[in-house]
Amino acid sequence: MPDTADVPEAPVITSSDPESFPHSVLAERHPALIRRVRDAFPYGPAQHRALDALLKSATEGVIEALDGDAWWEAWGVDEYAGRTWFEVPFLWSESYFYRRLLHAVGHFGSRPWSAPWQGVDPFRPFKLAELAGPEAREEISALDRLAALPLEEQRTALLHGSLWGNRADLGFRIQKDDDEASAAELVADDSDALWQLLTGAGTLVLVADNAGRELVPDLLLVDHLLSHGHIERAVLHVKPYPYYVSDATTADVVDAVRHLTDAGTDHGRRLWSAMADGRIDLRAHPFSCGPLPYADMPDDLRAEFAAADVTVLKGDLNYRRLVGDRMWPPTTPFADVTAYFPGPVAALRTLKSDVITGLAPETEARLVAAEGQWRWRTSGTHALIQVRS
Ligand SMILES: O=P(O)(O)OC[C@@]1(O)O[C@H](CO)[C@@H](O)[C@@H]1O
Repeated sequence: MPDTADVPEAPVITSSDPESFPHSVLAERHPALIRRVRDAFPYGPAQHRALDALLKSATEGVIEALDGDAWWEAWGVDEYAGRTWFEVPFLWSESYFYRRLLHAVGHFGSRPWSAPWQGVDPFRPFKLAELAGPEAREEISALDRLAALPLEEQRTALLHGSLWGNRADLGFRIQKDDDEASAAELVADDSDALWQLLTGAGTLVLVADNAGRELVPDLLLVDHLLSHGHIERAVLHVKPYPYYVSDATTADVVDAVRHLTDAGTDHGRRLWSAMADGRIDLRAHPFSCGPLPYADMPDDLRAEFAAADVTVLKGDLNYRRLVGDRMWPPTTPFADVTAYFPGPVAALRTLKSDVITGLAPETEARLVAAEGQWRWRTSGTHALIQVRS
């Protein structure tokens, strides 16, 4: 089992409480996702049977070993085998669900001649529909208005575009009726500290989250930082395989850059050449699809983050992995729970799960008075920018 000895103590979140958000993800979101993936492709009988088996296992069954997967063996699958999905850490069981879903649809097929679905992204139709949608078109047409603003306003708008782009998470929207959450409030805002780190920096590591309407503003922010001399180079971490519905893979980066070039924007052309000359470098580390907190990251990934002037982690899942998926008292200092991280680190996240740290006592009190203990944590209507320099 991975070593988490350095992480301060707070209860690890599981899905065992039927009233909890994690329970609803396993009991409602995952079955709904299986239905949507099943309906999105003309899969054959073997895949339908595998999806039926996955649905049964995920809701009524137990964790099973993943034969021959060395990564998952290192990540604890044999230790958890035989336990229900609801009693192991929520972070772990969710990740395991995506690994099993991809296996069920043949994404990892081992023999090329019998593996026609190998490499097919089961979430691609949803991702493409989002990029083709009216909101994505409007966002492109807003770029001209953006260019007319003073530089400081441009960079703030781009930072907020990247931050709130995180609401465009397809997994989250499976459980929400309204496509766009309405209210929007920052519960912590360390953006001054972030701009200090991003001024005259050499390397920015950006750990991306979702494709489409989150990745496009992420890339626009990187383009701005490169074009205006804030940074010399960006290393963009994406997922090595489809994950958490809309998480960005290399194919999604290509689609996002093409989306910008096809629209005839200078941003698209600049991003394309920055990739060609190495100012934007892609990474797809296996640990990015791992079920563990970053405190357990392997040495090569640790070295990569240590070499950066600042690492920015996008989104809710990366936040859970950064601070540990635990029931922290909300005023626990962000600097304490990220002290292990090798180098300056920032989180840009809309709140879509129970985990929260780094709140001022008065902010927590106000949120609890208005919405109780839980709603504001998962509704996607609040966001944060937190920095540990
Ligand atoms: O990382 P993201 O895309 O911002 O959010 C991922 C998410 O939708 O999935 C998890 C629950 O399934 C939560 O962490 C969050 O709600």
